[in-house]
Amino acid sequence: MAKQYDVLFRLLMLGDSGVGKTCMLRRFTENCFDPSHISTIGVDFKMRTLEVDGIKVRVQIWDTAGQERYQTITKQYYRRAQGVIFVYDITSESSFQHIVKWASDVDEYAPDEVRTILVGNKSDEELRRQVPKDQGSKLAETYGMEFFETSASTSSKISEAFTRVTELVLQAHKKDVDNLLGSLDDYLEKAALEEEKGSEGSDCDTIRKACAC
Ligand SMILES: Nc1nc2c(ncn2[C@@H]2O[C@H](COP(=O)(O)OP(=O)(O)OP(=O)(O)O)[C@@H](O)[C@H]2O)c(=O)[nH]1
Repeated sequence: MAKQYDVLFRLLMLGDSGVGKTCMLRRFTENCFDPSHISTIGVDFKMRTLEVDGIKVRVQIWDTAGQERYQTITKQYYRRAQGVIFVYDITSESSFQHIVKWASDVDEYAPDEVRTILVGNKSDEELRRQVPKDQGSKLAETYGMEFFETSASTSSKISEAFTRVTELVLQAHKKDVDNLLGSLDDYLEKAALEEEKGSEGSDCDTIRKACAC
């Protein structure tokens, strides 16, 4: 049976309540958009497999609740994240200002090698914009992150943002992945040899049986 994926990475989405984390995730994994806002309770996740540099990467994307009261629960997920997507809403100045707080939490609780990107969501809402695009890219630059403006509603740049963070995580873990794929190839080669030996064995058995009679 063909391998369904080569590696599995965990990504975490962080940002204030209502910035559109769930909608972005649903757009990316199910290509749908629901305009209603049902606040995430604690955490939820969805999966998708991407092919990056010929490697099948399965991403498990954790969608966290932005509401303060769930922070104790959501912080428990930081430790196992390999990539983080910080999200603010371009129509909400406060959600942008809070990115500093989300980033300091990641500093404190996530592994040092975690890869991060910054996303300003709701780019379709130009008339209601409160955060100029260059402010977003400046903040991203300060943190050494790449920056995207997305819209879960129109689908603009959604795939690019998720794919890019996956690529960054893959680059960060390239050595481990190469070793893993190397040993997987060795394993498959050995298994194929064993299978060949196995079929030789059954021929021998047939001959032996033939000799016995
Ligand atoms: N115009 C527009 N609205 C959006 C977009 N993305 C999300 N929304 C709306 O914003 C609201 C909140 O979206 P959610 O995805 O539920 O927000 P969230 O960040 O997951 O919120 P919590 O689960 O409470 O943390 C919903 O009413 C969405 O329809 C977008 O790209 N454009």
